[in-house]
Amino acid sequence: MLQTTADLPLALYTAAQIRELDTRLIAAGIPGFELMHRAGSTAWRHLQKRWPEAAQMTVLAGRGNNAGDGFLIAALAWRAGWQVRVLTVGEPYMLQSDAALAHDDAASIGVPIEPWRPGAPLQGILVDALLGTGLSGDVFSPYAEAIQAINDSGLPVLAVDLPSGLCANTGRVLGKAVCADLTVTFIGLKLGLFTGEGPTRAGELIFDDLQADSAVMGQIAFDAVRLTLKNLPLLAPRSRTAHKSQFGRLLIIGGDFGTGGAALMAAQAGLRTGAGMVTLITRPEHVAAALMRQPEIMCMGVESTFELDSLKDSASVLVVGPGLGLRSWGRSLLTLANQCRIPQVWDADALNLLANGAVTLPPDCLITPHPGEAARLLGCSIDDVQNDRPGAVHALAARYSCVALLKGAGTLIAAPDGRLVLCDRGHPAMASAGLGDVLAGVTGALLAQGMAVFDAACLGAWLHAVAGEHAGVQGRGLAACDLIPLIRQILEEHSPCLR
Ligand SMILES: NC(=O)C1=CN([C@@H]2O[C@H](COP(=O)(O)OP(=O)(O)OC[C@H]3O[C@@H](n4cnc5c(N)ncnc54)[C@H](OP(=O)(O)O)[C@@H]3O)[C@@H](O)[C@H]2O)[C@@H](O)CC1
Ligand SMILES: Nc1ncnc2c1ncn2[C@@H]1O[C@H](COP(=O)(O)OP(=O)(O)O)[C@@H](O)[C@H]1O
Ligand SMILES: [K+]
Repeated sequence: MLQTTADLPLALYTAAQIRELDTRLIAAGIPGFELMHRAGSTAWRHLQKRWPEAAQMTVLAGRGNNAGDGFLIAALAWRAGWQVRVLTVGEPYMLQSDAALAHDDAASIGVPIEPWRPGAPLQGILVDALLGTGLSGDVFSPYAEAIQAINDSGLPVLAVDLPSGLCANTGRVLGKAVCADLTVTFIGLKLGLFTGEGPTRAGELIFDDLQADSAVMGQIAFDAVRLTLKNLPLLAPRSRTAHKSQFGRLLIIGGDFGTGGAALMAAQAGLRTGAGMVTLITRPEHVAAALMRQPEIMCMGVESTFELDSLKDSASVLVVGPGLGLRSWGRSLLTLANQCRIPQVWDADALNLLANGAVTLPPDCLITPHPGEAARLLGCSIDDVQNDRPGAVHALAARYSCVALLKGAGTLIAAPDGRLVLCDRGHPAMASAGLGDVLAGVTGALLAQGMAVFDAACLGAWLHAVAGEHAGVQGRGLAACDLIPLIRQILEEHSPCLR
């Protein structure tokens, strides 16, 4: 898991953007070899900090500039008296420019450098300097075998810039990828370290900008931003004379037979996130239980949509989908939602019905699919979604002209205008049924309090994920409702009700 996120910058780049940054930094007067020295020095410093007792290392070097960093780390360790060996996976004679200079530096002081062969003994701390941002396509032989040997060794691994084999843009494993304990990444954060398999492959993540000139950094567009306290959209404090109608009437629609709890959890979450009024439209059979559990929620049991016409006109925000089901009851309620021209959150079965083509999405919507729902909406496989989560969330936002929030570790939020935000908070204990229903209710309540759709998606995802971290401390067995009081508390901490 990614362990160090607090002090990391916000911008997330693709490999191409990082290459462009490198080029511009060099053009601005920092020689490439100087950047490589800075990269090698910072990686060496963090390696010693992480493994203070170690005195032996094996560097696995490829044949690009990532290998150049590896040769310089080897030279630094050799000078410090470590037992060092470099195993080259590409032929050293293929090294070019800065990487060739780095090789010659290490060779000139006597660092043992020899070709890697299958079965070659690996010792000490392993430095993965095989592939960085220059990787393209699936890892080929013998790199794939060398990566496997690193992963099979059971030894501690430091990945230079990126775990080799990890796609810098998507976090996809390109055939094989190194599983590192520590990754020291340079110049700009790569989006792939935060999504897909990135967090599990990178281990602890350390960032060093290599003293890159901020003016040069500012010239390059980035792909996405991380959501942190620095850029989190917040609710304004309330005036002392506030009254409930200023904070919206949130209508939650869902809860067919067998899934009544889903809609109730969304309604409870909406109430506790500050919606002025919450009305739950559900099956008549669920009304008594809902009122017992949360009498503040106005609860209406409906058999058909006729009963709803007046209600839908008074609602300011609608959340539809939790436990809605795919039967005629759910379909007719969703058709009604589709006719309302108010901000809406579509989740769960509303998305499955949308994918079936049973309805269309009204304007000004937020959709909150998990990867399975996203795959249905895009007509592709779940693997396709997970292999390129940024691509999938952009495609959802574009295809449905809405704000799309793709759930799962490293939640992503995209708008049709191309904005992309990543929430790297959360906890694996959140892999439990009902968590999505709570998120839908939270985002609905933020919309009801006047937030723009994109902002409500960002704040909702962040509150939900941070609450998940708090509840996750107790380990497995997290129940979705456990999050609701925590969300209220975290919202108050960062967006106090009174100034
Ligand atoms: N000034 C700078 O630029 C700085 C750069 N820095 C460092 O440079 C790194 C980027 O260096 P880079 O661009 O040389 O690429 P890199 O990641 O070493 O890989 C290229 C090699 O990979 C190979 N290869 C490609 N695909 C493959 C596949 N599927 N399977 C197997 N092999 C494959 C490709 O093979 P070839 O095309 O030669 O056949 C080529 O040999 C960056 O991550 C950072 O560490 C820092 O020092 C800071 C300053
Ligand atoms: N490993 C994880 N790390 C972070 N967040 C997670 C993880 N697993 C699940 N979540 C979050 O939990 C929620 C699960 O939602 P969903 O799959 O829709 O559940 P349900 O449909 O049962 O309500 C999502 O917000 C998701 O991002
Ligand atoms: K690497």
